[in-house]
Amino acid sequence: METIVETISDYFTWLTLPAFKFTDVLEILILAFLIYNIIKWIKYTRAWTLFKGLLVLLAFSVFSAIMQFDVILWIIRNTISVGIIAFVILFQPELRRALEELGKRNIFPKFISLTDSDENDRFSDKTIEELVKASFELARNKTGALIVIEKDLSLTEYEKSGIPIDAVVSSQLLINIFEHNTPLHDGAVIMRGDRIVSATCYLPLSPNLSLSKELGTRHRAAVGVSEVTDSLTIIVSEETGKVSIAQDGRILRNVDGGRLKSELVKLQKLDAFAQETKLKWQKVKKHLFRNKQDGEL
Ligand SMILES: Nc1ncnc2c1ncn2[C@@H]1O[C@H](COP(=O)(O)OP(=O)(O)OP(=O)(O)O)[C@@H](O)[C@H]1O
Repeated sequence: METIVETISDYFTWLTLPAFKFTDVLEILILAFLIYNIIKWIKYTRAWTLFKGLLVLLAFSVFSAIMQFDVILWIIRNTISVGIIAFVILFQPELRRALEELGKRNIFPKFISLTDSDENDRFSDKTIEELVKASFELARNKTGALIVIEKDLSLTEYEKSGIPIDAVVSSQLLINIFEHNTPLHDGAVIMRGDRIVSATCYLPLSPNLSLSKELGTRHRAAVGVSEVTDSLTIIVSEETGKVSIAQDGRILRNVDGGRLKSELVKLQKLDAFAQETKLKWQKVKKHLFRNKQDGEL
């Protein structure tokens, strides 16, 4: 009997989980985040085709190992290092862009602001109204437009490529900016909060091969900036007079006023996590400020 109990308890000891530390959880989260972002990056670049090719090669290697094709396995083993160098050379532009994006990310999100504003919105309802009004007015006249709205990731890099404006947004101003044959009509307008910060900005073109061939550079630029930032871009087509939205590397074509408004309302609200963090941050600031004042007395 004792031996049976011993055997069972031995079995369960073997089954017990190894000690699980907080750093392990953190490591798993970091790895999950990295793998998710790498797959997301691969999906929207030329690397997707290569990735599929690599999967085929991997399946073939496993098959060769099972069948013990020694010569084929030897060739695969000896070409892996050359393959890695070839990958770096072939995908140098994509890798460079990915690293640039990594370096550009804000350490502190926008909602951890240094102001004491209690508002939980990125911009006002009036701004939404003005944006919808301007977009459909421009669409009616078939005037091409590109309006990028900043979220948490900074658009400063793109803003710098244009002409500074720094004006409160209004439909009249937007319509005027995109008017044909005027100095500011080419390129994109960048918006931060309730203000237009810059016009004639140059945006990165999307390398996504699965985008419809009907879409020209205006639409491709809108998708491009949405792949590398969390912004939302409104596109008005000069050719068709249709309004589209680009966000998270995707384009939503031919939206109506209601849809555009609902997407802008979604963007307007800071999410629950951001609101909570902002609230906590304000409490910390108040506490620090009180301590400082107490120290001065
Ligand atoms: N990289 C870019 N960044 C910002 N704006 C751009 C960029 N590329 C093109 N544009 C804008 O798009 C205009 C050209 O649009 P084009 O006709 O090539 O694209 P489209 O997607 O077919 O748009 P549309 O439907 O309005 O014709 C340019 O005059 C410029 O204003």
